[in-house]
Amino acid sequence: MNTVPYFEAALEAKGLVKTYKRVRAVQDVSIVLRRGRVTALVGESGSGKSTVAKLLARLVEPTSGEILLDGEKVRRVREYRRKVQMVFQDPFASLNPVHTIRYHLTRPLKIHKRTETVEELLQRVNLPPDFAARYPHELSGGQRQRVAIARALAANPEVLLADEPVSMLDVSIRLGVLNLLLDLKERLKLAVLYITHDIASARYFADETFVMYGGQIVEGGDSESVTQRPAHPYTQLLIESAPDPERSVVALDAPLEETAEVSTGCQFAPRCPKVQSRCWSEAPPRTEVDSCGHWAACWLYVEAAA
Ligand SMILES: Nc1ncnc2c1ncn2[C@@H]1O[C@H](COP(=O)(O)OP(=O)(O)OP(=O)(O)O)[C@@H](O)[C@H]1O
Repeated sequence: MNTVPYFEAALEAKGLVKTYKRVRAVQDVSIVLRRGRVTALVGESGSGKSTVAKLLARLVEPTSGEILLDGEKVRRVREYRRKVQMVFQDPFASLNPVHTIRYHLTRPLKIHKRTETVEELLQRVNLPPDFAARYPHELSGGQRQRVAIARALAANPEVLLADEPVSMLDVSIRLGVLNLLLDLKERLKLAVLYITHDIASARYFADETFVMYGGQIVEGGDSESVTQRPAHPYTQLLIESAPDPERSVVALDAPLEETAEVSTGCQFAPRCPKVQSRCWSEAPPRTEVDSCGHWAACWLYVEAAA
């Protein structure tokens, strides 16, 4: 019997900062991933989503801040890497063309001393057992992404970091892969981070949604509230432009790099239709916008909450 409480925190990041020379890719990001929950991190290109995933995967070291796995600081990186697995955007680049699917899945099973068979792993991601003998070029994009997910599962992880896992797949098969991730979340009680630029998919797929802009998380809460009653002016713009994913909110104005220089205050101030004078100088605190834990980092709500 699985005794893991349903929403137990698996991975917790506190005040993560990552600076590359002059670019502050991630500024003060705090996020909790819970077992049996999907958490979406939504934002446009350059907002810092992938850097957060790489920090959480410990592929890059934070400039400051800390990461706790099962409530503890990371001591043994090897054990951490087993428990926290990543699925990347490009299923064509993530598999080696000269090796069979069996080879790709046998290696992690051996490394992590698992008794599961390759066929059982394939079954978990709804692929037939005879796929083990195939080569990556014989598989569709969706099938390759399922193999990539099976490879992550081979480590028996607690956390799955999925960076735009369906954005390179044909629209018609995206839902199937997202439903597979939902099924794994339920059955294996995985904590899933779902990184996407598509806020509409977050409503369907994620329990909680966090919205990122300019390296900061500007809004968070349960997905239904965040997507149906967005509070932050940036989230509101993101949702207005959502029916047309090609239409970027930030592209309407200047490129992101120009506004990444707002050293204090709200990163969104240069583009915000509701900007106030203090937005330029003081970073807005996280403020609850309803009684269910939905919050926004925006001065509009600070007085209302006081
Ligand atoms: N290795 C690096 N060196 C220098 N700058 C970097 C590096 N990695 C990321 N950045 C910068 O950090 C910022 C955030 O990048 P990141 O890739 O995390 O954004 P993103 O939201 O995931 O975008 P995308 O969806 O395009 O991947 C960008 O301005 C990017 O140019």
